[in-house]
Amino acid sequence: MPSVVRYDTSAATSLSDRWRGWRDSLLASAAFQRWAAACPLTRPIARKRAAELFDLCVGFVYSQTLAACVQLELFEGLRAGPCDVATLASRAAMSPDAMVSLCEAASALQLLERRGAARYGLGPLGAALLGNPGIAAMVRHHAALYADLTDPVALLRGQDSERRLAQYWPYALDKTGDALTRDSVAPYTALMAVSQPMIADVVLAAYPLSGHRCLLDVGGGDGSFLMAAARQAPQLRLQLFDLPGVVAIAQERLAKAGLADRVTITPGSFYDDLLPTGADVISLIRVVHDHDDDAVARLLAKVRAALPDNGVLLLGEPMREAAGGADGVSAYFEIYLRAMGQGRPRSAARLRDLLHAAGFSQVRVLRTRIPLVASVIVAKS
Ligand SMILES: CC(C)=CCC/C(C)=C/CC/C(C)=C/C=C/C(C)=C/C=C/C=C(C)/C=C/C=C(C)/C=C/C=C(C)/C=C/CC(C)(C)O
Ligand SMILES: C[S@@+](CC[C@H](N)C(=O)[O-])C[C@H]1O[C@@H](n2cnc3c(N)ncnc32)[C@H](O)[C@@H]1O
Repeated sequence: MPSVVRYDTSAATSLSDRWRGWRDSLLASAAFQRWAAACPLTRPIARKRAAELFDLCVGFVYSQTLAACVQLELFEGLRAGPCDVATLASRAAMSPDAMVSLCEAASALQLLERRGAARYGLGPLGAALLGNPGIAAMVRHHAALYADLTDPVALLRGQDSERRLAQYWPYALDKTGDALTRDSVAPYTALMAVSQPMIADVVLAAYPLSGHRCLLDVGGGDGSFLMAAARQAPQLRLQLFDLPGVVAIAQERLAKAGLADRVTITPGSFYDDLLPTGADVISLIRVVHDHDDDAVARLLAKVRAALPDNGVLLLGEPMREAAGGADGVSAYFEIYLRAMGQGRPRSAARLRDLLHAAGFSQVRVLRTRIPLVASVIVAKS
C-alpha cells in the first residue's frame, strides 16, 4: 500500500495544539477524574466518558455475544415470539445456565429482552437485525477479520501470517483476477448480495435513476444492485462489469430474475481492460474504497472515458466522517481494509479531489438516509 501523509506538520505549536495539550493533561490526571466524578455538575460527563471508554475496552465481548446469537440463530428462533430458556438451551446444545448467561448478556445489549422468569424474546436491536439479513451475514464473516486481529500489532506491521480476510477477498491478492475461480469469489459475492438491499435502498433513494436510459454497474457483483435499479426504473437498460468468476454468478442470477433481455454482461478487470460504453450513468457501489489511490485514479479515468458528455458517475459507499462526531465507521474500515490488504476509507472531500483530478465536474455529495450504510456522490463526465 503506498504511504499516505495524513498529518499536518505545519502547525505543531498552534494555539489549538496548546489548548488540546492542556485538555489532555487535565483528562489524564487521576485527581481531576476523581474531582469530575464527585462534582454534580461534571458527573454526567465523567459517567459518559467512562462508559465510552468501557465500551472500547470490552467491545470484543459485545461482538462475540452477537456472534453467538447469530451462530445459534437465536433471533430467527424468537421471530414468532418469546421462548423459555430450557427450549432455547436444548436447541443450542448447551446447559440452561450457559443459555441464561448468553440471554442476559444479549438482553443487556438490547439484542434480546427478558420476558418473565427464564423466558426471553427479541430486543429492539435483535428485531432490527432481522429486518436486514445482511447484518447477520456481516457478523458471520467477521470470524475471518477477528482471526487476523488476534494480534493487531502484527497485522499493522505486516507480520501476520494467515491473512484470512485477504483470502476471503481474493482480488486483494490477485489484482488482475485472472486466477480467480467461481468457487473462490462465491463467498464474498454471496455476502455482497445479501447486504446489497440496504445499500441499494439508501443509494437509490438519494439518487433515483428514473431520468436515465442505461446503467453500467462496475464491480456489480451478482447483479443485486442492478435488480434494485431495474425495479425502481422500468425503462432502464442494464450493463454489468465484473471479474469473470463473478459475472458467471451474475448471469444466472439475472436470468432467474427475468432480466436476461435487459442486461449486457461483460467480464473483465478494470485494472487491465477498458469499460464497455453505451451507458449514460455508471455506478461504483462499494468498489472505490477497496482500492489504493493510484488504482482509483486509473479506474475513474476509465469510467469517464466510457461515459458520454454529461454522463453521470454514481459513487456509493461508506465514507469517513459522513455521520459526523465519533466515527465508528471510519475506525472499522480503516482496520478492515488494512487486514484485507488494500484500499482505504475516504472522506467525501478526498473523493471529490480524486474525481476532479480525473476530469469530472459538478461533483455533488448527496445526503443519504443512513450514512453509516452508504453515502453518495454524483459527478458529471
Ligand atoms: C416500535 C416503537 C415503539 C418505536 C419505533 C422507534 C423507531 C422509529 C425505531 C427505529 C427502528 C428502525 C427502523 C431501525 C432501523 C435500523 C437500521 C436500518 C439498522 C441498520 C444497521 C446497519 C448496520 C448495523 C450495518 C452494518 C454494516 C457492516 C458491519 C458493514 C460491513 C461492510 C463490509 C465488511 C464491506 C465490505 C466490502 C469491502 C471489502 C470493504 O468492499
Ligand atoms: C465489495 S464488492 C461490491 C459488489 C457490489 N458492487 C455491491 O455493492 O454489492 C467489490 C466488487 O468489485 C469487483 N472487483 C474487484 N476488483 C475488480 C477488478 N479488477 N475488475 C472488476 N471488478 C472487480 C469484485 O469482484 C466485487 O464484485
